[in-house]
Amino acid sequence: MSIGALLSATDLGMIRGERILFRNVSLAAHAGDAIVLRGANGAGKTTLLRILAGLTRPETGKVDRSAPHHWIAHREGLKPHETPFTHLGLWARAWGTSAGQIDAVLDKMALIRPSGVSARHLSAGQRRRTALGRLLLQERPIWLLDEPLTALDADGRELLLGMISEHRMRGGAIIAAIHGDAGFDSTCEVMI
Ligand SMILES: Nc1ncnc2c1ncn2[C@@H]1O[C@H](COP(=O)(O)OP(=O)(O)OP(=O)(O)O)[C@@H](O)[C@H]1O
Repeated sequence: MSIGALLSATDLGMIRGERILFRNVSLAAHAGDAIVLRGANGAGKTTLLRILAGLTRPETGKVDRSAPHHWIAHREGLKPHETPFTHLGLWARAWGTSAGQIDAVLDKMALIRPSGVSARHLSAGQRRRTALGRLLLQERPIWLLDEPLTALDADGRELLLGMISEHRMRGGAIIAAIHGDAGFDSTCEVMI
């Protein structure tokens, strides 16, 4: 474990099918850090993030986390019948977040108007905003984000970049897979 790191990964390697996706990947995220994962489609960024989140076991290496994390996948994880209100409400109950906080998050994410619309009828950006709202339901120092800017309009992008900036200033860290312009200063970029 890298000294003082919120998350550190050492010598990670992964095989999918008959292909070595990556090997000898090491990184450490400290308070205030933003690590950007880069690589072509299919290179293994999502797989690496899932390993960092503890959802997938690596072939080699290990991950140490010294603080709780949020995981926001590329697919938002909303069931077709879920609404922004019920989705965030479910997570709020699971995490012991006060019910009042749900409205505050819906407001912040500009989701008050569609708060009762089922996911199958939400726009892609509204689904993304709903998933990102989970970040605000409970303070967790490590944010693992898979292409978080996808589907966001200009306001949504500004909103998320502001959330990331505030999170880093509070001593949090993010590790994000991003195609194109990240929109924030990264501490380092890891090519997969
Ligand atoms: N559970 C799995 N079983 C078999 N192969 C998998 C599995 N998960 C991912 N893969 C394969 O591993 C490779 C890397 O996938 P991954 O989703 O990590 O790439 P990525 O870098 O995130 O791509 P993109 O930029 O397109 O999102 C792909 O070829 C994918 O098909």
